[in-house]
Amino acid sequence: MQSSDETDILATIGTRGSPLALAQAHEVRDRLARAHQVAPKRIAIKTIRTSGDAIQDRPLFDVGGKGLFTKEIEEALLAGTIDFAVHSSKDVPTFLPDATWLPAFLPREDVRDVFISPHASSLNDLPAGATVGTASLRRQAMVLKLRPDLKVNSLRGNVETRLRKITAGEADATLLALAGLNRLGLQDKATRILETDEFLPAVGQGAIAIESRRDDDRINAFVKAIGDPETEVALSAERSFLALLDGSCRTPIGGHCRVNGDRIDFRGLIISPDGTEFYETSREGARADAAALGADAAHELRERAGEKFFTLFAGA
Ligand SMILES: NCc1[nH]cc(CCC(=O)O)c1CC(=O)O
Repeated sequence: MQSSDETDILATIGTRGSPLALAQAHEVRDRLARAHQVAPKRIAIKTIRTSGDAIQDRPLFDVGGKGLFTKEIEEALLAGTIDFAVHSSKDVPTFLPDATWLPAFLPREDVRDVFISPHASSLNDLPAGATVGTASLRRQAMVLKLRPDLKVNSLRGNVETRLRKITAGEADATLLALAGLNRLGLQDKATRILETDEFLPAVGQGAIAIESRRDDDRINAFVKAIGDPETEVALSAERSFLALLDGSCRTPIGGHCRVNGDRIDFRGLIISPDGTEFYETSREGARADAAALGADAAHELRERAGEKFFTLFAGA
């Protein structure tokens, strides 16, 4: 993209203001600057406070509503005060407004969760009755599935806050995404990495998404230059899986698609919050069928779990 004035702002990114969100926005800016051979300062970064940032005193699944980390950023996008948004895919709701889409995903970071504790070297190592602090319903349910004798409580705040709370003893252990730690240079805080076959990550974990207005041809061409085709395929399978299961943002769901040339494999899971009831499935197929494969896996789980399983979470 050329401009006669070498100081013109070419585009304005909207992002949350947390250190992780800012690291992600800077990564997007740097990749765009390299791809288009422009100075990074010609891409502006505007931070926007979201409902998820404002509400700190209770678990967000109690607040209800979808996309609490993306809502205000999306509003700025629709109003035209930013040109595109940078999100953690994991935080992007299943359904977007008609006028926006996700035209590009960055090459995926590590998808795995990590176990962090000052007292124990692994989840297995924690004494009975120990507390794992995490606001994620999926992580709570998975912990209880693997260790029914542990307790879970909600631990909120950004990555640094949660690490501080663990050091201060608010819980004996926590779980975080390795991708976030890597982006913050905090990977040495991880006590142990949890492999995906025993601990399935959230849909979209580790993938940075760009959201823009569908009809903004200039911006869409600009951001697609840094889009990663493999991550897009994986996210297509994972998000179509989510779309057919996510009747309530309270249902703990895990899903992970890997891409290998023309082939993909997918694993998906739904689990009750107490970890006692779970349904898991896997699929292998052609890369071109990613969305259908994710949807098919979701249909199977819906059928096996029965509609009663989903009413466990409704309106509670
Ligand atoms: N909900 C917060 C959130 N959203 C995305 C990440 C990690 C980064 C990623 O998945 O790309 C995190 C923190 C965490 O789960 O540890």
